[in-house]
Order: sequence, then C-alpha cells, then structure tokens
Amino acid sequence: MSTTAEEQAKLVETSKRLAAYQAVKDYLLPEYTRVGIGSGSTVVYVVEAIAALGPAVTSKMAFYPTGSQSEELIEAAGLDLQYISKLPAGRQLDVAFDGADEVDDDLNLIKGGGACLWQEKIVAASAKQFVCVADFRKLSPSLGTAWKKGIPIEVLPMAAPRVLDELQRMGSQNPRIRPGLPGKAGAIVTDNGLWIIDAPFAPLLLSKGTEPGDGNNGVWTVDALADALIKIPGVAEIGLFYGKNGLQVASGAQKPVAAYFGMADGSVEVRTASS
Ligand SMILES: O=C[C@H](O)[C@H](O)[C@H](O)COP(=O)(O)O
Repeated sequence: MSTTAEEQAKLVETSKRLAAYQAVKDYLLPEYTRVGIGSGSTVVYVVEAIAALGPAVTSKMAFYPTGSQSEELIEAAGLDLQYISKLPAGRQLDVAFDGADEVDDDLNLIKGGGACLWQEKIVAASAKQFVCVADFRKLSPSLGTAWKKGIPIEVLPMAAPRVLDELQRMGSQNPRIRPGLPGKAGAIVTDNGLWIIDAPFAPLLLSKGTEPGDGNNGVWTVDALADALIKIPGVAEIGLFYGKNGLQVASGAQKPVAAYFGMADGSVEVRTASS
C-alpha cells in the first residue's frame, strides 16, 4: 500500500517521538544532575520527554546545549540552562542525547545536516554516556548510503576554496559550500560563525575488520577518512562521529553507547555498542 507524503511525514515524526521517549526512559536516571541536549528535530522530542517527567525529577538537573536551537528548547521547557564552558575541569555530563543524519552498523554517525556539529561533538565527548536518537530512515549499513548530501564539514570561511580543492583530491564528488536558507544571501553561518561544506564520498567501509581504505581507489574506511579530513588546514570540525565508543574510553567518545530508532511499525530498535 502506498503512503502519501503527508502520511510518511507523520510516520517519521511518530518514530522520532517513540525513539526519544524510550531513550529518555532508559538512560535518564533520576539521580543524574548534568544532561547534554543535542540539536535537530528529533531532540525536540527528547526535551519533551524530559519535561514530561516533571520538576520532581528535572529540578535537580542542569541541561547543557549544543547550540542556539537546543538553548531555546531547554529554556522553553523551563529546564535549567547551563553551559559546557562552565563545566569544571575533570567533571563530565552524566548523559547526552542527540540526533543523527545517518548511523552505520558500528554506530559511527554522520551529523551536521542542520549545521550543528562542532558543539555537538564537544558535548557528546564530555558525557559519560552519549545516546543517539533517530528514526528508521537513519539506519544504514555504511555511511553515505542513505545520507547522500555529503559529510558536513565546518570550515573557516577564508579557507573554504582550499578545503574544496583538497576534498576533490581526496575523491569527494562535487563538494559544495552550503548555501544559506531562503532569505539569507550567501553561505549558511554556523553558531560558531563558520561555514559548512558538504562533501559527498562513496559509501564508507566500516573500520572494524576491514583493510584500511585510504582513498586510493576512491574508497575510504570511516576512521581513515575522518583522520584525513580533520587534518586539512581550515577545517574546524567534521560531521563524522567515529573512533572508540563510550564503553571503551572513560571520556572523549564521539560514538554513542546506544542508538534508538523509531521504526515504521511502531517499535523501537535499540543498537548498543558491543565493546
Ligand atoms: O546539524 C544538526 C544535527 O547534527 C542533528 O542532530 C542532525 O542533523 C539530525 O537532525 P534531525 O533529528 O532533525 O534529523
């Protein structure tokens, strides 16, 4: 049976909400005091689920945003807004929730479709547990399969032409500076005053159990590509969240310990980091 665009959009929203409520139920423990809140349309339901717990649970918690959108979400929900810049050295967030544009079988992520990625990575890496929340469209065997717009890369504007050259040399097909939204002339400007380049690559190989793909034949493993991208002068941060997960390192993990997917049949699929 075919679904209309309107029905599909409704299904997607329902899936996001289901995943968000389940993730909050499983990972937001009442004794927690510091919680990271990511960006995007799925995180809206995370904040909704948290606020629904009521002040008896949330009043002892502080919430740390990943940009201007999540700042507004936290404030609008009447939750205590704090900043990661004020988190004392040596302290971590108990948990951070965030969305993703694509999630592969090793829980590597593409993020930044909404032009937020740098602050998101800092908040995720500051949390003891990073939990990803998404809908069924984001599940993918390898990055670049479902999300075709390219890997979002946050760049210093003056370096953008050189970065584009380098991306092409690395095999990216038609990397582009992301334009501003309708009504904004010129490039999109991030919360950090920088630009975004979207760099499409051929689907990325999982790093685990694979020969290192170094881009020589146009094919990269996630880790090799990420390590190469972050070294390009002018690149501030990349929208690949990769490397070790939160089970393997005490802090600094970019990959989630668990990813929640709202499915089209109304179930929630949970994928957890193995080790
Ligand atoms: O730049 C935006 C962030 O990385 C989002 O978390 C990501 O794009 C997923 O957003 P959404 O939940 O709207 O699909």
